[in-house]
Amino acid sequence: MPVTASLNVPAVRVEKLSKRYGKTLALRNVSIDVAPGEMVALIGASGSGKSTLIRHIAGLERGSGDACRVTVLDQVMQSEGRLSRDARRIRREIGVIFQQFNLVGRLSVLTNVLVGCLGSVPAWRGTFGLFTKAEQQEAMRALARVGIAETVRQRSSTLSGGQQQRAAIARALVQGAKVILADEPIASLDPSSARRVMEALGEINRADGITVIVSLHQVEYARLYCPRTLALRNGEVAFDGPSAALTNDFLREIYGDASEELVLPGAPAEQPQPAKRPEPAVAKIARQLAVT
Ligand SMILES: Nc1ncnc2c1ncn2[C@@H]1O[C@H](COP(=O)(O)OP(=O)(O)OP(=O)(O)O)[C@@H](O)[C@H]1O
Repeated sequence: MPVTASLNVPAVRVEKLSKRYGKTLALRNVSIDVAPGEMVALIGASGSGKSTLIRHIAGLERGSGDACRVTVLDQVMQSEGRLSRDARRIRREIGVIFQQFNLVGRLSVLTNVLVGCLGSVPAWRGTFGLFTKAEQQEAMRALARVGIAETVRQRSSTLSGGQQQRAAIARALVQGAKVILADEPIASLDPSSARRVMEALGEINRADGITVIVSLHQVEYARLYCPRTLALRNGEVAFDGPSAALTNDFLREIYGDASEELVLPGAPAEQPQPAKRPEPAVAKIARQLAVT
């Protein structure tokens, strides 16, 4: 079901956000609006503040300074350096995907995806891992959507890096996330796994209207998958506009020598294809698990 939200209200609004770690000013007066249903790339050289910005939007850290405010889905996540009392509830609507360590390796893929339900099921059911057939079917549908239905019974530690990221996306789907924050989800993946992860993010963005903010090291992926790019430099927004406008020359202008870090010479040139809908695989696995 596509996310319905007023287009006038940003899905994510960051106002005058600064963050200081000791002597390092990691974010400097950052203000951005991301509309519902946008897929936005966050790029920048190492240390430019991408992860810090994502952690602040997710309410995992508090900004420095009196004027800052972060609003997610029209709810104040933090303001003036204080987290909202509702932060935990707001986080339930945000799926966060990190570069690594998204899954509990000793648990099955299905259980890891079902963890997405924990915010919406009674605590005792979550504690004992008692999920309903409907919840299990939803988890399997989510796994099928991201193209890894066949891994449902595997231990998560046996998945490849790209499969783990796609399982984390499936978990965000089951969670019912309206905003996904993905912090360098493809940083340690080979190009074809990276493409599959970006395609999975793109598919749920297009089909469900989920707002996606994805930090990326390489601008090629931003150009291929994200209509809009925010480029950070030394904690400041150096560019905010169409990804297509980010030519290599322009990147050099913004970042100087550091731009080489952002340009991947052998990156894919083709346009992303809409993900296939492997429904038959879901049906097969549902049958095997006898939950239909
Ligand atoms: N917890 C922390 N304590 C101290 N300094 C920090 C902390 N987190 C981030 N920083 C500093 O803040 C700056 C921005 O870091 P951040 O991780 O946000 O950059 P990034 O753009 O995500 O980098 P990368 O691409 O290498 O992950 C860096 O100088 C970093 O060293």
